[in-house]
Amino acid sequence: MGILRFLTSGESHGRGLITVVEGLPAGLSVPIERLEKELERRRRGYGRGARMKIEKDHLTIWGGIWNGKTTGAPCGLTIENSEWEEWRSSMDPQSCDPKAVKEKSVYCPRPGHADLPGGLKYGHENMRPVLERASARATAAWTVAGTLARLLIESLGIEVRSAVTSVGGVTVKVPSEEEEWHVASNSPLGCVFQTDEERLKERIREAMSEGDSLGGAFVVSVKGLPPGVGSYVEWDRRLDGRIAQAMMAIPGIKGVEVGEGGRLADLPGSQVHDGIFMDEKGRIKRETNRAGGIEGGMTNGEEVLVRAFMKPIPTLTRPLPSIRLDLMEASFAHRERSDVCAVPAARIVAEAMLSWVIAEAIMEQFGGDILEEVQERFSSYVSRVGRRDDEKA
Ligand SMILES: Cc1cc2nc3c(=O)[nH]c(=O)nc-3n(C[C@H](O)[C@H](O)[C@H](O)COP(=O)(O)O)c2cc1C
Ligand SMILES: C=C(O[C@@H]1CC(C(=O)O)=C[C@@H](OP(=O)(O)O)[C@H]1O)C(=O)O
Repeated sequence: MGILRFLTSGESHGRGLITVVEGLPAGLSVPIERLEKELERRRRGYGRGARMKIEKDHLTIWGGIWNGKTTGAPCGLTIENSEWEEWRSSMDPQSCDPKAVKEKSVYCPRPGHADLPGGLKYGHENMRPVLERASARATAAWTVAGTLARLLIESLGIEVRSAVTSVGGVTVKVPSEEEEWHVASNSPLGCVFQTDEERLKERIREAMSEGDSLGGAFVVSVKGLPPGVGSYVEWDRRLDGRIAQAMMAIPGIKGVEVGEGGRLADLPGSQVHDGIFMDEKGRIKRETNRAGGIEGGMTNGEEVLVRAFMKPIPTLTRPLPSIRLDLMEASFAHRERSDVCAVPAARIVAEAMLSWVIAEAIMEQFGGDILEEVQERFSSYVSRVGRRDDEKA
């Protein structure tokens, strides 16, 4: 268990979501507009369903932040679900209307979602309570926690960004220049070029018209980390392992790679490992960054590059075969309002989760109760081991 921790509560169509973050140092500026901006980025993206047009993600801070800064106490925040009044009769925590519960019941599990294993595990023949909590709605609460972590690491000069690399088999160019990353970060689909956006939109429209759904892939980058964040000394302190866990936790993510990842398996070592040399000023440099900024469970000072692969959305408007659990007879999977593709949204959740893991590792290594203490310890470490970005300045 790290020094930083967060828990969330809430259902997709309940009153709302709760996030509690504990372990942030006192004195960190938390502009609520920044949290709202990240929630807005997560809502966007072509292929999202009707819910995201209705949802406002109304955010309230309940504790731990005073006059725009953290106090050291746990930060408690809520996000109201905009449609609560419409769902109240079937989702009230104390007393629901039986007719409304029946109308919203789910008896035919969707292949690919949590419905069937969750229903069997918790004994829900009507799987409504399973999908309410298994829903990626919870990732709005994760985004709040991850954005608080991001504010902390940004105060240390660390930047996180992401870009979509494919949707439904259509691949797009990965940013190489600073300016390209900027464009991708601000684009609703996560692409650098408008033409690529149009190609992705076309692919999503095609899937939509066929009653189908799509997955895809994205890359997340972290810049500004010195070498040696994370550790090789125990299995659970290895940074790549912790990153993979956080990425895989995002609903629908089925694979994670660091750097060139799986492609390295087919090449000889001479074409894989990033040569070490000294520049004219005697500074340690790497020729390439195939390792994606991590060696031996630690950052190596290069840009951290993580790729994640998302399976297609399980709810299809042309549903797959399933069974009716209450009658035990053949049927088709439950259909309800759904996204067709959520890859551009998932990459924003991934930015937040990657920020979380980096902040956790940093707090373990340089932690303190006051932001200035953390900053001092971090910068004294950076002055010992160096940081690529500082060397460039
Ligand atoms: C941002 C986001 C939005 C999603 N929207 C939907 C959706 O509208 N409908 C759906 O069936 N699945 C949606 N999913 C995917 C499911 O939540 C996911 O496939 C399911 O939880 C099972 O995934 P797992 O097997 O990886 O746990 C979404 C995922 C993310 C990250
Ligand atoms: C609510 C969000 O995503 C939801 C994730 C989701 C799922 O099954 O994972 C199903 C859909 O929920 P609904 O049935 O209410 O439209 C998505 O909209 C969100 O991202 O905020």
